[in-house]
Parts: sequence; structure tokens; C-alpha cells
Amino acid sequence: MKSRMNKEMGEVGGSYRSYGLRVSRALLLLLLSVSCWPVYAVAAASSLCISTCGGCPCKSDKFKMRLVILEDSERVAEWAARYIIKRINDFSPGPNKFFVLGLPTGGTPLGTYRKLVQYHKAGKISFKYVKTFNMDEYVGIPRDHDQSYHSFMWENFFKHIDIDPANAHVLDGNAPNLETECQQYEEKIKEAGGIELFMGGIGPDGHIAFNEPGSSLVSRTRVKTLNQETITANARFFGNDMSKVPKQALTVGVGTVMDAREVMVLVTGSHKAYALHMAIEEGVNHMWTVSAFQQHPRTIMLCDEDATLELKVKTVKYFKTLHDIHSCLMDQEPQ
Ligand SMILES: N[C@@H]1[C@@H](O)[C@H](O)[C@@H](COP(=O)(O)O)O[C@@H]1O
Repeated sequence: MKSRMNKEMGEVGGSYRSYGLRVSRALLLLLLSVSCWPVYAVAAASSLCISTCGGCPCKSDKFKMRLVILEDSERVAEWAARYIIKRINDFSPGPNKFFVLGLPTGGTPLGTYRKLVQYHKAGKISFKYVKTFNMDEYVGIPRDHDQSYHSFMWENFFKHIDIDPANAHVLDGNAPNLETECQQYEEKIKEAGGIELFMGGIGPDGHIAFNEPGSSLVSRTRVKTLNQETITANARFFGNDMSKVPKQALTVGVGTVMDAREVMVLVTGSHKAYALHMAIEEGVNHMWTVSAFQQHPRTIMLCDEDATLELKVKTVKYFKTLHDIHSCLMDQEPQ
């Protein structure tokens, strides 16, 4: 568009050209402000803070909450992986400049990890200068238990990439002093320079990490007792036996995730549809802890069609019109 504008500028000359430019700028501004009304309307209705004015939004990185709607979970995984790759590569990490990435567990991000591994094997991304911090870990199950989040991360991601194990941080749910473990985790994040991009998933009750309904929205890393809904949801990983699901976990706080410079939350499946509605169309509410990210300056809610089932038609329609803008956020093909 810029080069087309330049070409058009070159076709007119002298004062006529600058007059023409002023008029076309004014027209463009008028057009943009009119076309932005639906943005403000949806934003007001849903408490979202959205900005699409001022050229392609991918060029500006301030104060946005985006809802990216894709057809299915496969496309969500692809989009998320490419976005992470672009953010890491644009950051140009090196020995004195590590990219700090926050990571979740669960079924939702599995596809993203698979894609990242594929792209790593194809030479499109290195994790040599990346530090990771996982969101949470169960308390009291052995580290090498097949359902510990340590095992999950090593099996599904870390062992397939070139990350230095010392840079892949997962909370220790067997630490002798769990409080100290949590405090030290916060300190390690700080020492690493803070989290650049925190990818997250949510529970059907809208929890992020293990910040169950009712958690403080300024909470930090701590021990949490899991609620019945989470225990029921996670029983599928423990042979559908609820008695085998740990009852406590260590988790980063909502405040810890809010401190990240950018947050990307993956939401897929109709069982998460009500949570997505509460997350973006209702007010900030500690009973739906993921709703806190309405107040984060840079959040992407990345979802599939099924997860939009409880959203207003106008919300879905509006965000779908931004599809092209969202596509320019990540490389079509990682370099
Ligand atoms: N603590 C984890 C969350 O971090 C995760 O987001 C959630 C959703 O998991 P899934 O993606 O399997 O639905 O499960 C657990 O509760």
C-alpha cells in the first residue's frame, strides 16, 4: 500500500501534489474514523480495548486485545507456532539477549508444540537463546510421573528442540518448601528480564494456569488447591479416576502472567465457548480469571470456530473482518 501511495504521489506534481496529498490524507482519516466505529462499539460493549487505526496494526504494538478466529484447532496450532517463531526471530536472540517465553501444558497447546518441533527440525527456528517458564505443576506427584507437567514438557517439546535444559524452567511440585519454590520462581523470571510472550490455555471455567475461579487478579506464583471442575476436567489424564488427580498445584499468578509483555491465549473446542464469552464479552471478573487480560496492553485470544459458539454474532463478524490484519501479524512462511 505504501509503495502504491508513493507511486501515486509521484504522478502529481508541485503544490497541486501537496494539496492533493492533504485532501487524500483527510479523506483517508475520515474513512478510517468511520470504519473504526464498529471497533469502538464492540469495544464498549465488551470492555475490549482495541485499536486498529494508524495503518496496519501489526506495525504498532500498543494497547490491543485481538480475537483471532480460525477454522479449527489445527489452524490455531499453526498460527500460534508461526507467531512464536516470528516473535523469536524478530527479537534476534543471542548469548547476551535471551527471548523469554512462558508456556502452558494441556491438550490445547499440543498441536502448537508439534508444529514448533517440525519448524525447528526444518531449520526455521532455534531455541538456543530462549528461556522458558512453564505456568504450573502438580504438587506431590513424582517429577517423572507420566502426567507431571515436567514429563509433559520434556516428552512433547523440550527433548525435540535445541533448548539448554538449564533454561527450561518448570516449577518443582516436590520442593521441600513450596512457598520458597514459588518465590524463587518469581525471582528467576525477573532475573531473566521478564517474560516477552506468555502463551496460555484456559479451563472450561475460565481459569488460566491454575488460577481457579475466585483467585486474586493480582496473584503471584503460589500453591493452589484445585477446584472440583478442574479435577473433573483433568481426570481424563489419570484414567478417568478423580481420586488419582492431585488436589494441589503450584501456579504462576494472574499478576505474573499480566507482567508479560505479551499474552497469547489459545481457546479451542465448544466446551471452552462459555469461558471465551465470559473472557471477552463480559466485565473483568475474578470468577473468570482469564477475563483479567482485557486489561493487558497486548493480548491475543486465539480461538477456533467451535470456541465462538457462545459469542455474539456481531462480535464474531467484526473480528472476522480483521482476518487480513491478523494474517499480517505472523510470517506466511517462517523464514
Ligand atoms: N493447569 C492447566 C491449564 O494451564 C490448562 O490451560 C488447562 C486446560 O487444559 P486443556 O488444554 O487440556 O483443555 O488445564 C489445566 O488446568
